Amino acid sequence: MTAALCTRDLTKRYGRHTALADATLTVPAGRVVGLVGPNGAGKSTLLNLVAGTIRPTSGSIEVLGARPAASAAQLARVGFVAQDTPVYAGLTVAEHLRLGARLNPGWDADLAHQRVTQLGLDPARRAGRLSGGQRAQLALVLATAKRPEMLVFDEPVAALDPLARRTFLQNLMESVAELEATVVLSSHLLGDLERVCDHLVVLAGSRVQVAGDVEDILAAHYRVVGQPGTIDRLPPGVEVIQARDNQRQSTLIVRDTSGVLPRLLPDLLPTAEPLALEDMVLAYLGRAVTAPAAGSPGTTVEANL
Ligand SMILES: Nc1ncnc2c1ncn2[C@@H]1O[C@H](COP(=O)(O)OP(=O)(O)OP(=O)(O)O)[C@@H](O)[C@H]1O
Repeated sequence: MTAALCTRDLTKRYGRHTALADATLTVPAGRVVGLVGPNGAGKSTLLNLVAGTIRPTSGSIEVLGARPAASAAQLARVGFVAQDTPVYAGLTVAEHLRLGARLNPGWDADLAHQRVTQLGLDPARRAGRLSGGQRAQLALVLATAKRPEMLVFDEPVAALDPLARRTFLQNLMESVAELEATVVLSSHLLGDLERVCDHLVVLAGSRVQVAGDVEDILAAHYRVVGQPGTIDRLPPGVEVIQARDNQRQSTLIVRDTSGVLPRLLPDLLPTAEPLALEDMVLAYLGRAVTAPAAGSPGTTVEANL
């Protein structure tokens, strides 16, 4: 398996504040990765480390087998659209394309023009006069026309209405298919991520809570409903992510990576329901609220996505 992104104990501190702690991740090439977590979880920090705009305090990171931003060639392999879809307000759409061509050795002018035409963007219009959705689309065109092997987006759809979001994500998926690139995108909108992502990283309190292919993650999690005290019957190796108890029953969301639950407690499984991705993510975020955030003992993180 070729890893597009590989981090080991990746940590970024700003003074005494830890923005990202001990992140160890392996993302296979070709995945569309959704990065979720509440405000301040460390998502932008991780994406900026991937793009090479900031350096780690400790730990290691390899993107496409090399140190991020290690050379001009490495920079050309990664397309990064930072938060708030940065484009130059005073430049026209056509001027953006000319700038892209000048700055990127692998620039695909045909692809850029084809996308701009498809999107109905007026080449003579200044970026400052485009709508939020059109600016996001222009940023996507610029990032894809350099034909990168990895595309990194920091909350690309945050400011878009539902229709613009859907159009943007459709275009993103078309670009991904065309480039056969790995994509990493952060969002608070789980429904959007669920639609386009096949790999998930959940960050909260500066730490990776869970990461992996969506299918594998879902296969390892169960919602178990049993009698009060069920939690005490769980075998070692089954981790409780969320527990809700009342006098009549106990509802648990558990992680069972070794598959012992169906074997050791088959009676629990008739009541085990398939878990929706959103419920699983919220369970992890709820757990992070009660656990101390990295580098700041006793503090809590917000759980609202
Ligand atoms: N340049 C910086 N200097 C100091 N602290 C920073 C800096 N950049 C980020 N932080 C802090 O690091 C933590 C993680 O920030 P980050 O921007 O990575 O979070 P995020 O998950 O992207 O949040 P949001 O969803 O609000 O964009 C926050 O507590 C933030 O205040």
